[in-house]
Parts: sequence; structure tokens; C-alpha cells
Amino acid sequence: MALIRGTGRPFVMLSLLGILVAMIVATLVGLYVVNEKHAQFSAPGLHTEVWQSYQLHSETHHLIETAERTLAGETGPRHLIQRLGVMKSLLLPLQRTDVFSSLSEPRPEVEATLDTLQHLADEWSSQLSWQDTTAAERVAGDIVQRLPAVLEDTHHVIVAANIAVANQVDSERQDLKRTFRLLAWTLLVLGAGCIPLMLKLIRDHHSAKRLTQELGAFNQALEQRVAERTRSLNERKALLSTILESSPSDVALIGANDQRVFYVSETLRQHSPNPSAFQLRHLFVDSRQYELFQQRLMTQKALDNWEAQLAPRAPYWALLSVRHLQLESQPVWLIWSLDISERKHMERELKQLASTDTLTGLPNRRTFLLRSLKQLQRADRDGRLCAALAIDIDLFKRINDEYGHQVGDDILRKVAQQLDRHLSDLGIVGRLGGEEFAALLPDVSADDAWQIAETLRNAVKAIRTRTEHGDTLVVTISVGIATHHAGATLKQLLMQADDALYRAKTNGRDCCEYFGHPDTATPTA
Ligand SMILES: Nc1nc2c(ncn2[C@@H]2O[C@H](COP(=O)(O)OP(=O)(O)OP(=O)(O)O)[C@@H](O)[C@H]2O)c(=O)[nH]1
Repeated sequence: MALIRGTGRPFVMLSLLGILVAMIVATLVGLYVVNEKHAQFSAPGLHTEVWQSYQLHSETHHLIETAERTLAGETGPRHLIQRLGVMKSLLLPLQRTDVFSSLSEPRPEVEATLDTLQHLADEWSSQLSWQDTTAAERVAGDIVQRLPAVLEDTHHVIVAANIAVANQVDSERQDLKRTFRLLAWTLLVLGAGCIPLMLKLIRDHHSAKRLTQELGAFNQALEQRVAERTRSLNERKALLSTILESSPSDVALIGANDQRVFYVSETLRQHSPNPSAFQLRHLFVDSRQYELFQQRLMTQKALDNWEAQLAPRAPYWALLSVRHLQLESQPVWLIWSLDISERKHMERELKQLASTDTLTGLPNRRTFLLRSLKQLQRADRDGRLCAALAIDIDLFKRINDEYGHQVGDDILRKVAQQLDRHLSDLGIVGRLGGEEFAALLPDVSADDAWQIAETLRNAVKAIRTRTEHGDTLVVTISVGIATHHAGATLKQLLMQADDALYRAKTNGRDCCEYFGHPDTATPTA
């Protein structure tokens, strides 16, 4: 609005300037005219025609007197010549002046009188000489005779000069009046022209003032709004900080390229080796894992549930999720980090529980079979030997029946310890269920397997278990041995070992049997 109203302002200012210049010019012209007129009016000889005409009249009279005195012999030609000279000098300006043109109607008698006087003066002057008294008397007589008649006419010259000068002065006064009137009108018109422009300027000034006030009020309102917004933003910022700080997830907002840190949770910062100069790279325990993490972020827009070990000083497992954002026109990573150490621990425990036999601590049936399967595949691939042992505690039911399950459990643990001690380093050993155990031994030949089984059998037999009644129990085991042949399955291998175990049981227990040699059950190494 202010801009629209302000568009006429330069025009108004230019107009005012133009008028001002015109007024100055008009004033200067007026001053010039006044100065010129003043110079004209104060010029020497101005309007002296009246005086000259009086002088002419007076000189004419003097000339007559001088002529009379010459005739009376009181003076000579010298005085006549002087008087005629004076007359001629008075005649000349009166003849040359144009003052008589100012008369309202022509007065030819004036010009005629002046011409007559000029003619007579010239005539008389030509007849006179300084020493010629006779000529002087003759001229004096002529003057006395002819000049008095002209003397009367010089009165007309005086009257005409008076009227003419009065007319001329009046005309000049009128001229000056017209000039001043013109100047006054010019200044008046210019001054009048200024009025609407001044009014417009005053209006504009008032509008500008009002607009300035409105603008001031608007500014104030704006500042108030900005202050409110700032306060609200600060409150939101504080709220956001509280939310972030109390969130179960740690948060970091980091520049994707220059690694500039925009925000980082206090907890996460404290986990960094150098909290005052936080760097994501240093938060990772394994730098290679960080490189991998970064590569994934470069190629993916988002990353979810990335498990990483953080905080080199006190490592813990964290679940990282990342989103790509734009902040200050720069790509940034918004990273959430959730501490999953407890979950990891529980997972490990669950895994342990799921894979281990709780009573003996040995791998359970499922784990044993899984591991054995992999082992057998490796042996098949590499063409290596592999032996399987099926191990069973002899007459275990009787122990349970006679001494109770607790004693039975105790014996199971002790037997398992021996199995672990003698077989774990050689291969895989596990409890298949009840009092049945099995082992898969890679790179073990049939003879070696036999020796191992025998050693184990003796070790178990050496176990002494005291009952609450003070009895000492001795348990024995029977072992079935089978060796792997390329192409055979784990199931087949274990069945073969089981067959051998069955034979050991039927052969009286507390012994080892080898599958495939029913007649020579005990191989001679
Ligand atoms: N204490 C205890 N006994 C178990 C457990 N699992 C199985 N048993 C017992 O183990 C016994 C196995 O008995 P049988 O299969 O008849 O075998 P055995 O008595 O050892 O006889 P042979 O194998 O022929 O020497 C059963 O009485 C089961 O109740 C266990 O975890 N703890």
C-alpha cells in the first residue's frame, strides 16, 4: 500500500522543484528589471528636458539682454559669442531627445521653435568674430529685433517638455507597474501551483506517518509473534530433549558426509571414548563393523535392526536403526540405538538351554544330531574318517529303582563328565535321552575308536558313588562302535553304532562291540 501511494511522490517533488526554480527565475528577472529601471532612472541627464527647456528660455532671455548691452556699448562680441554657444549647447539635446514623442498629440511648434533658434544661432554665430565690434552691434540689433518673438515660443517648449516628461515618466511607471504585476501574477500562479502540490505532500506525509505507525504496530505484533514462536519453539525443544533423554533408545543426529554432530544423547556420548569430541566411528567396538555399517548406509535409504557392539570401554550390544534426513540442506543420519545387552544375554541363555541337556550339561539330542550332520558332511567332502560311538549305562533302571532317581541323576552327571573329559576334545558328544549317550569322532579310525571306547569304559567303571546308606556304587557302560562309509547317512551310522551297542548288551554288558564284525566283535588293533 505504501508503495502504491508513494509512486506520485517523485512527480510532486519534481513539480515543486520546477515551480521553485521558476519562482527563483521570475524573482531574478524581476530584480534584474528593477535594477535596470533603477539604473535608467538614476542615469545622469534623464528627464533633463524640462530643465533644458527652462534653461533655453532663460538663455534666450540672457541673449536678448546681452544684445541690448552690446548695443549700449557695455559689452562686446565676446559675450555674444559665448551666449550663442551656450544656446546651441542647450538646443542640441532638446533636438535630439525623443521625449516629445510621448506627447498625447503632436506639437510641431516645439520643433519649429527649436529649428528657428538653431537657425538663428547658426546665422548669428557665423557673422560674429571676437574683435569685430561692428558685426557684433549689427548682430545684437538683429537679436533684439527678432529674438523676443521667439522668446514667447520657448514657453511652449517648456510646457511641451513638462508634459512630455510627465507622460514619459508616467509611461515608464506604467511599464514598471505592468512588469511588477506580471511578476506578481507569475509568482502568484506559481505559488498557487505549489498549493495542491504542497497539499499532496502534506497528505503523503500524513499517509506516510500513518503507514509508519501501522508498520510500527505491525512490527511490534510481528516481534511479539516471533517472541511467542521462539518461546514455543524453545519449549518444544526442551520437551523434545526431555523425550529424547528419557527415551529407552539413544538418539544421534549426525551429518552423513562430514560426520558433523547435530545432536547426540548424553548416554551415547558418555559411551564414546572421547565424549567431548563424539565420533560415531569411535563408538563401535569393531572398526570393520563400522565400515560395513557405513557402507550399508551409503547404499540404503534406511537401516533397521542392525546389531552392533558399542562402547569400546564397556562393550554392550545395541540395535541400530537409521533414517536418512535433510537438515540445513545437508544429508544427515538419524540413528536410534537400543541397548539389547539383556536380550542378547537371554538369547544366549535360551540358545544354551535349547541346545544343552540341563542335567548333564552335554549337548542334547537335537544339538548333537545337527552338529554331527555338519561334521559328517565335512568328512564326506574331505574324504576323512569318522567314527560313531553309542554309549549306554548298564542296568540303570535298577539303580533308579534301588537308590532313587536322585542317585540316578548323580550317576548320569558323573558319567557325562567322563564323556566330556574323554571325548569333547576329539569330536562331538551328546546325551540322546535317558541313559543313552553318543559321540561322533572325526579323523578316528576303527581301532582308535575302540581304544577310546575302552578308555572311556574304564574311566566310568572307576567312578565311585556313595549312597545315603553308605553303599558304594559302581556303574558300567556298554559301547557300540561304527565307522562311517562314504555315502552313508548319519542315521545309518548311528543305527550301526546302536546295533553294535545292542550286541554289547547281549554279550553281557560292560564291554565294547564293533559293528560289522559279529564274530570278531573285539578288533585287534
Ligand atoms: N534318574 C534318572 N533315570 C532316568 C532318566 N532318564 C531315564 N531314566 C531311567 O533309565 C532307565 C532305563 O532303563 P532301561 O531302558 O530299562 O535300561 P537298563 O535298566 O539300563 O538296562 P539295560 O539298558 O538293558 O542295561 C529307566 O528306568 C528310566 O526311568 C533320568 O533322567 N534320570
